[in-house]
This record gives sequence, C-alpha cells and structure tokens, in this order.
Amino acid sequence: MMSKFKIAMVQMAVGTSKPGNLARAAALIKEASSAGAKIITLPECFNSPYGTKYFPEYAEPIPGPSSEAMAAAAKENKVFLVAGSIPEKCGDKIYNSSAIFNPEGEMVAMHRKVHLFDIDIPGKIRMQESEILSPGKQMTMFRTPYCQVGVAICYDIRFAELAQIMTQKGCHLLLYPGAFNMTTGPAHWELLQRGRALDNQVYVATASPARDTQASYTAWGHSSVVNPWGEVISTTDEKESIVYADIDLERMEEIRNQVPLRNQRRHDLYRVSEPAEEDRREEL
Ligand SMILES: NC(=O)CCC(=O)C(=O)O
Repeated sequence: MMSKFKIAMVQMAVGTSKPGNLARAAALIKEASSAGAKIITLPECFNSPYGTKYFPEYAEPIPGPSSEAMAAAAKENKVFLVAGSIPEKCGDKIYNSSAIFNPEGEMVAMHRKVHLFDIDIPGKIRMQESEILSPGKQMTMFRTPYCQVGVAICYDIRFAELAQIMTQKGCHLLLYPGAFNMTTGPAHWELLQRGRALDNQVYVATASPARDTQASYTAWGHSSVVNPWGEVISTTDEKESIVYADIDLERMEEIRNQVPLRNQRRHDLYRVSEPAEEDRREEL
C-alpha cells in the first residue's frame, strides 16, 4: 500500500445540458489527473440538475451513456473515478447512483444512495426524494493500491453508523458526493464531515456541485477534505473549482496510536454492526 496520495474533489458547475455536463466532467477529470490526483470524485447529480422534477427525464441505465463516458475518462487519465451520482433507471425504479471506475475503466462498484433526502423545514426547504427515487440496499466500498475507500451519497453522511461500519471494514477514506443547500449547508455540512472523520479517525471528503443561483435547488458548494484529526485540510467557496488534498495514511496511524479509540471501545456495553443476512428485511 502507498501511504501518501493525492485526491481531487471536483466542484463542477452542472447545467441543464447532459452532453454539456459530461464534457465538463471529462475536462475537469483531465485537469485533476494532470495535477497528480489518483482518486477523483465528481458531485452528486453531475449529469443533471438536482431535483425530483429532473430525475425521470435525465435518468438512464448503468451501464449507459453517462457511465460509459466516465469509464472512458477514468481509463484515459488512468485514475480511480467516483463518478458523483446520476439518476439511474433500473426497470421501473430510479436510484441516485454513483458508478465507480478503476484506472482501466472497469466499473468496480456502484453505490445507490441508501438514505433518501426527505426533509421539510417550513419556509426554508422541502425535499422528498422518495416521491421519485428508490433507496439502495447496500454499503459500498472499493479497494485501491492506496487504501480501501467507502462511498456514500450526501444525506447518507448524516447516518454515523454507516461511516462507522465502513471504517470497521477497513476503509481509511470516505468519499461523499453531495449537494447540501443554503439552509442545512451552513449549519451542518462541515460539522458532519468533521464528525465522521473524528469519530472514525479517517479521512472524509465531499464533492458538491458549484452554486447556481438560477437553479431550482441552490447548492451550498464548499467541497472539502477533512483529516482524521478533524481538521479541514482543503476546501473552497461556492464557485466551480477542484479541491485537492494529500492523504497521508502514516499521519492517520499516528493519530490512531496517540488517541487509541479502536482498542478502547466497550463492546460489552454497545456495538455498531451490520444485521445478520437473515435479518435483512428485503433480499439484496
Ligand atoms: N442531496 C441531499 O441528500 C442533500 C442533503 C442535505 O442537504 C442535508 O441537509 O442532509
């Protein structure tokens, strides 16, 4: 395992033209790879404006045109690519899905958002993804020569147990394509990333779309990378940009040895774990 490597979180300006979005993503992936990034992450909903009214129109299967374009970009630039997310059509269902590619352009994993964004804050924001989307049923992790990586999407970051289990399973980097908004963004976006990083002593990174004040959903932006000490080591404002950070797994190990939480858990009092296969409500 290589203990130091660069990641890039692409805060891309997403518009209404799907071909335009795919071309923009490909250009930014090239730029990030030229800057030395080995793992590149795009934002939630990078091929479509974010919003339930857009999902049916922009939805497509995986594999499909968007995932094939991203497979080609991963291969051309020889990078691991977490291709943000797209509305994925599968039979009569639509998921919010992140396809993940290796440097050969092969899809190595796919995450379907497991916690749908259903909130109602009167006078501020109401979103009910579940009116259109179906939830995924699996946690998503993939291996790289650097470390094992966990992937979840946006609202998934609010569920601490998911990050804990991915950490228990050996992930040292958790990547969250996401699109927080102008109400919960300033209140919770950074706090959640720092919380997940500090509790689990892992690196946590997010990629948001750039803010478009003309869009029906205004993204908060502020894509970031947080280290296992809970420090924001790289971030940005609301505009289109690429957030880079050097991941240092020796530093992570140093922190884990200095503050040895992993040996101090009271499993006699509590335990966070996956349910047994037979207890899962629906088959995978
Ligand atoms: N797209 C999302 O899941 C948004 C999540 C969000 O804004 C939150 O507050 O949580």
